[in-house]
Amino acid sequence: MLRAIESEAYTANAESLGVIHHSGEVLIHPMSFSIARGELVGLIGASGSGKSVLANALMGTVPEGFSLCGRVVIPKDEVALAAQSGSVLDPLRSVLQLLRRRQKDDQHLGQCREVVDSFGHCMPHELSGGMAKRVLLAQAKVQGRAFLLADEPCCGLDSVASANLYSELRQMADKGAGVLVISHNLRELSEVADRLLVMDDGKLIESLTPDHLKQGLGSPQSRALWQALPENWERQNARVA
Ligand SMILES: Nc1ncnc2c1ncn2[C@@H]1O[C@H](COP(=O)(O)OP(=O)(O)OP(=O)(O)O)[C@@H](O)[C@H]1O
Repeated sequence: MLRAIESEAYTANAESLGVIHHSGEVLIHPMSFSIARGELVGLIGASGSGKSVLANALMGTVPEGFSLCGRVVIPKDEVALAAQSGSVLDPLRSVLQLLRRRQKDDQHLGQCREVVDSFGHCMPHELSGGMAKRVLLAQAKVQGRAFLLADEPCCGLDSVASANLYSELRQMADKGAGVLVISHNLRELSEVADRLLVMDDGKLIESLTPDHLKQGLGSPQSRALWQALPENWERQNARVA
């Protein structure tokens, strides 16, 4: 159940949140965690570990036939989702029209001036994958909400665009938003995140800092994700040689 609270709150809480089928199949095992305003939290895990199902559950939606258990407690109307795929953009509206429909006010639209100036006139089908990613984030950003959920915001971007986007997410957190980022890009995520939530097979394994991850102090699942980065293989191979 999604419950919105009226008073201004400084954390979004998932309380025993799970996604379960009546047949007993479990996509998300009940889990609890919080995200504070001003904090950038990375959600990581191998493919198929349940990150996107969890992100959708946080927004109150589950795959057909499944039920949500537990609850999400967030400040009222204070969460925006930057979806994974540009296919959710309304194909009949230009980028500027899409942003105007969502904007909280002109000041928030002004924070996305670069996107507006570069391709505000474009229709969604004219956007490259990377441009669509920037529009998806801008669409979430102009809403001026306290919490942002970004599902693979950098997937398909070149390294410069990706670094810029991570820095934009960091700035949003520094200005007081609570940001949850789902990403496979562990190297860049670990440079900007305050904390990482690690999922495996639909379970929340642990919450740890990027420094602990880099020092190999996490669970075997976390260590496996870190060691799978190419630069970490090279170090291992160098040691073996
Ligand atoms: N609509 C659905 N119906 C049934 N099972 C689903 C549905 N969507 C996802 N799943 C299953 O839920 C599990 C988690 O999928 P999910 O897409 O959340 O993984 P993920 O961690 O986001 O993976 P990736 O990193 O590859 O995007 C997978 O086993 C997937 O097959």
